Amino acid sequence: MRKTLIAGNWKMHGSLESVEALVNGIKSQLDDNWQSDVLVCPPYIYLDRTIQMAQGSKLAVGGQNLSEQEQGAFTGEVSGDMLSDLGATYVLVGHSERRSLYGESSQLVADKYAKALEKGLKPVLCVGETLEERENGSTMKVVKSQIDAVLDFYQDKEQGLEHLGQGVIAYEPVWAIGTGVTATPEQAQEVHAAIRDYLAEINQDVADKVQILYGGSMKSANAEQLLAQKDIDGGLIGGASLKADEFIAICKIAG
Ligand SMILES: O=C[C@H](O)COP(=O)(O)O
Repeated sequence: MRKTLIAGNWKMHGSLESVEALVNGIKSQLDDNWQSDVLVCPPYIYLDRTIQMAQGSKLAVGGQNLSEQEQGAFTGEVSGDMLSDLGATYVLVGHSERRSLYGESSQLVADKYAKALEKGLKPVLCVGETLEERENGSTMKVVKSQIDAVLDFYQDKEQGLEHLGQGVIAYEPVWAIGTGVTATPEQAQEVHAAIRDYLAEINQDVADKVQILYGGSMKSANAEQLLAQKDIDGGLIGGASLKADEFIAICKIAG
């Protein structure tokens, strides 16, 4: 039985005041009895404060990105060691905004994925197709190539999958991110199942265990149907994670 994970990606939103209000709002409604894991990924600058505030609660905190480098003269970058040092436990890698706006290749994303694991962080590998790619029928070709980059980083696919199984996959169709257009539960389930089948060709056991989140305009109004799908193990939520009540409503739906 896979555990559900509800993750909020705050992207480049907020101020110290709004972040504190958001964390307090989430914490005050987080019930220790919930079965699902709950994660928030604030901007780097608010990580320390968020982690301090989350201490003693069920709320996990992660980064939105990390450097593939160990340390050194890399202005503006943040290392895996630094995230771990603060107490972050997760990190997003390969979010579509990083891929499309900041030119992160699948190879670079794989380097970041491996660095995150090396530093004891749980990487959330984001994959997904653009509208054009969906319309020309290459959704799975794109998603598989993004996954393959991580698998191929390691010695062989079996070892690659072992490492993929230590992280989380987030399927985020680019056309559904921040657009208000959500993939239908059937569309999302189809890709989630295809990802799991693809991984099962290498190792059924790991494929059965890996958490696959859905991301793209998920909100409390559509979360129930999406989360009811057999291969959808949670959500990576952008806009709807910026309001404590809305985010908590999704967490409650997830259990
Ligand atoms: O990381 C989160 C995703 O990009 C989804 O964002 P969204 O919920 O605002 O569409």
